[in-house]
Amino acid sequence: MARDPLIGIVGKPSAGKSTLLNSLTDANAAVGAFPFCTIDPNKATGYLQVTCACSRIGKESLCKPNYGWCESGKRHIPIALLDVAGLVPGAHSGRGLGNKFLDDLRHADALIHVVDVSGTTDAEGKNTRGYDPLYDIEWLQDEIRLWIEGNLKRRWGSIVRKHTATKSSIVDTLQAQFGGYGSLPVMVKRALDRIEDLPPLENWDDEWITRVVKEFMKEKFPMVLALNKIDHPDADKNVSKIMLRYQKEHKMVITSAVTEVFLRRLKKQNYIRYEEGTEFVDTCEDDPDQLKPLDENVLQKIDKIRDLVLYRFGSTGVVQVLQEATGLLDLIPVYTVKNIHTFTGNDGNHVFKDCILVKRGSTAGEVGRAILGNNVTIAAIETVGGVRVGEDARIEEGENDILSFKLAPRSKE
Ligand SMILES: Nc1nc2c(ncn2[C@@H]2O[C@H](COP(=O)(O)OP(=O)(O)OP(=O)(O)O)[C@@H](O)[C@H]2O)c(=O)[nH]1
Repeated sequence: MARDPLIGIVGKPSAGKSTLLNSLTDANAAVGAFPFCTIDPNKATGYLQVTCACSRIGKESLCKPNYGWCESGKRHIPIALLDVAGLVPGAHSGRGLGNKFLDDLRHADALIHVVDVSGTTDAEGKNTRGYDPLYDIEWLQDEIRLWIEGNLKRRWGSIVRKHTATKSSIVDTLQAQFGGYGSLPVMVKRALDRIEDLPPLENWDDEWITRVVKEFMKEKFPMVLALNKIDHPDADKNVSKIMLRYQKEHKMVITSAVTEVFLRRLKKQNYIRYEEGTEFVDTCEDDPDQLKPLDENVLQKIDKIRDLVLYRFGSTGVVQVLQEATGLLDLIPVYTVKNIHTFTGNDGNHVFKDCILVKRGSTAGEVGRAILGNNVTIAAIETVGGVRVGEDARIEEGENDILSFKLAPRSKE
């Protein structure tokens, strides 16, 4: 993943994708109750919440990120999100706006599948009652699989001929096919390594192809389920069913995207004090000096939200769902500073202005080259206390994730 990570938000129409996206961003994706309300894939910046390095050294008040923000030691790091709308059963064969959306999907590194657990919308997003959302999890995965399989099978004859003629490894042959999805050889290898007794590629039948594609999907499109609309009275029984069936296969987070949008809006207007990702909401009743008064209806709505969502589940879940999705990508924050003793940047006043997300296992040298490019010579790398870090040293959270790069002077030509 040399480029910035991208998290795709998928799900059937009206599951709540745009609402979730709105709750994670400040972008105003069109939110509507109608299928295909979102016609164009909607890219936006979400903010991943992490405990910032400033809180380790008690400098929360001086922390001023160049991108995103930091509040009381909770840093919000920008991360790209993609609203992939309009997936319906049969999308792989062009139903709905199928192929277009599946093509958009190929850019995503991980997926958040928004599942409507209220049971009030059918597989196509139309209003109904008592719908079983277990089916949505199955068909959506099948659509992605059938799309990849279709692309593979269309060329299978020539793939096999070339594979045998060139005596390529299976990894190389599959990587040549899966490269268009942004796959890396290591992903293909990990997928293949999980399959026991894999025959030579020229002997694969449809069943083997399906098994391979299923394992590849786990690598390329790892998925977290956002069990959305938990504020709805019918949600509980559906959530239990899904958890029972899928808890071994998928990470899951219970969410109420609409609640998060509502709370963030009130917070912005200074009606409430609300810490995103928590159950804590203060109103004018708690702090009449600081918070604007709210009318009785809204106060009652907030009480209902506390009972139905916040106190029952601990939060609206949206902060956590992005954390889980990023967790699937195994990303960790690295802080780069000019001065390793004061943690300041060029302006000398604020700490930890720069922070990037890197793949766990990255080395200090790789981080340096990702930030500074290949045209500079890194003379030395230091971490907290001025301790030297080797270019080959793996970045470990809390140990050497605060780095300062000293560059060798450019030689005059
Ligand atoms: N009760 C409840 N309703 C929600 C929640 N999240 C979204 N909704 C509602 O569900 C409807 C559809 O939401 P959208 O966000 O437009 O759904 P979408 O998945 O983006 O739909 P398309 O754009 O058609 O793909 C809207 O009326 C939302 O207000 C939730 O957490 N709880």
